[in-house]
Amino acid sequence: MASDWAQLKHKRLSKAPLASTSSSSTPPPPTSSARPDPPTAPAATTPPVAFSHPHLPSSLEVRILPGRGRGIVANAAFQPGHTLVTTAPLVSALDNLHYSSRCSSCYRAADDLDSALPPARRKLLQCSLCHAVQYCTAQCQKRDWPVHKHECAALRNAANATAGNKPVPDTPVRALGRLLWTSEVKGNDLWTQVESLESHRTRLSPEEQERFFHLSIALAQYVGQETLKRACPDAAAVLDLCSRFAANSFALTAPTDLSNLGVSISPLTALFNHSCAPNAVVVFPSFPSSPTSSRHMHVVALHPIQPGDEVVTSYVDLALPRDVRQKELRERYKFECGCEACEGGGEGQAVDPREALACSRAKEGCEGLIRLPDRDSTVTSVTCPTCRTTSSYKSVHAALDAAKLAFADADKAQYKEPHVAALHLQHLLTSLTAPLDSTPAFAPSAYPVLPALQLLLTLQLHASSFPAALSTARLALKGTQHLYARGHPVRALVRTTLVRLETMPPPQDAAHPDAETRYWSDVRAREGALEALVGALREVEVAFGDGGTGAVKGGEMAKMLRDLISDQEQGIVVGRRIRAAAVEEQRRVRTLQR
Ligand SMILES: C[S@@+](CC[C@H](N)C(=O)[O-])C[C@H]1O[C@@H](n2cnc3c(N)ncnc32)[C@H](O)[C@@H]1O
Repeated sequence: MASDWAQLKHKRLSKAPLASTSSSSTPPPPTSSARPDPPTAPAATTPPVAFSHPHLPSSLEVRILPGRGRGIVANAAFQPGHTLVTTAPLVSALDNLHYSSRCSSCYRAADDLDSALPPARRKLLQCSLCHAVQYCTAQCQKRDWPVHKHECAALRNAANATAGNKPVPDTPVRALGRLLWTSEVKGNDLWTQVESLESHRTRLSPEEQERFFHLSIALAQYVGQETLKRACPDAAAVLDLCSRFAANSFALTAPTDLSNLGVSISPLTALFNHSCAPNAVVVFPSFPSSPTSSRHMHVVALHPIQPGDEVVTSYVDLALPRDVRQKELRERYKFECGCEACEGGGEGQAVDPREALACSRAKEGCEGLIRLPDRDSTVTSVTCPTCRTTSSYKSVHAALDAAKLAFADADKAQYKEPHVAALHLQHLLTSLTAPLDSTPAFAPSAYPVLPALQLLLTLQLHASSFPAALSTARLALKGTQHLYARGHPVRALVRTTLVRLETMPPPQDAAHPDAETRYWSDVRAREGALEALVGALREVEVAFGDGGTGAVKGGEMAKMLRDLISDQEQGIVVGRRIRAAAVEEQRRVRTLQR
């Protein structure tokens, strides 16, 4: 049972980071004759083509918004959990960590395949030509073939060119390759959609120009000059393509644990502008009734939305502090974020939970957050705005800087050295979440406390260290509750994980053969578990939406919770029977003794 949910990976709902395409990670540069023309002096940015999408429901409309380009505005009122848009991305590509362990058509891993099958049959089928990509069924392979047939040849060429040293090109190269081949297969309409995406070609920094230059070389080498030239006749058009990809691609995330699997491009979903306080979220939920649903992107309302409201999603990881979010938005998306989360935080306004200390009476239940004094502040005490308790304060910025570096190291080490990463994270968390000198500890929502808790939880689940995971999940839930709206997928996932850990039946153990019976006969505990599972289900139903049909809510994660709820309900019936039988037995013994 643990195997499916112990897959929780480091999660980000941000747009997909454009993987580094620096010369060290790209194939060796081709000969000069194979190079596309170098980027020339930038010409004017191609104006976006007017665009309306067949999957844009009439309850939403595209409007030109001052200072933001196009955006999506609601024509109707929506409640949290309403699926606003369901669409198949034009293309998706699994990233280099996942292409060899997931189906390239529906992105499921072997572990996700029909659990009714014996484990030996839960295997992916490898493409027998390129030996690079995998499929879960012959149907998935067939569906992908029109595009994969081109990709397959390119992957074989790429493997030959590097003598098998670099099995596949980097994710952006493969994703753009799929986009070019898909547009050849599907025709002009699709390329019109691509060209409608916003390009920032004339505003690229020298580093981006360099990065995109390497990307375009790798792309030309991968798909062939002719294919690239048919779509992008000159260097400016190639730069436009790279820039559009950077500003409009999304992280492809797993339906049950939100881990990043790769990248998706959807001109419809790319019409939503950004806010660090979003009223909607992009997810890839899988709906059990529809086997292909994991390939679809859904935009789900997180808050009540009124007619006339702009619908906004977040392009960045909301756990990041304001300066880091703003830098990413400025550098990659070329705008200054003026959302309420970026503009707020001044004196008299709500404390930013990412830059907050916990009240020193947190253990006694105070949930107050204290604004972290600035780096150059000379204050010697801080006061909790909730319970007014004052604590002494000594600057904690040095500890915070060290923790940020330690988190970055642990993040890098998580796949190759998970034990080392877990040790670093535990150390970091101890230093930040235990009171520092007499200064209050950091809040669980502070950066990097929350991402460290989430990553540690992932590693502990992978290692099946459930008791340790339980205490990590408790703190992580507190952090997510400060930071994310109720029903946000990240918060719903942490809550679900915690509830599953709390309600897990004891493992079978020869030394304690009656442990399971005791678990089920504790009716009061089962009733508590039932209530906790139902609470998590309600949140998941918002997070993953109603699938656009109104009939099913919450996708695969909700189904898993409903199954657990049903187990607990049956368990309560059985537990009551066990209890009644025990009472009856005691009565019988007493009668006999009389
Ligand atoms: C994915 S596109 C969103 C749709 C875009 N407005 C358009 O017209 O195609 C991302 C780009 O939209 C603009 N944008 C998104 N959110 C914005 C915001 N909050 N403020 C200003 N510009 C924004 C930026 O130019 C960004 O690079």
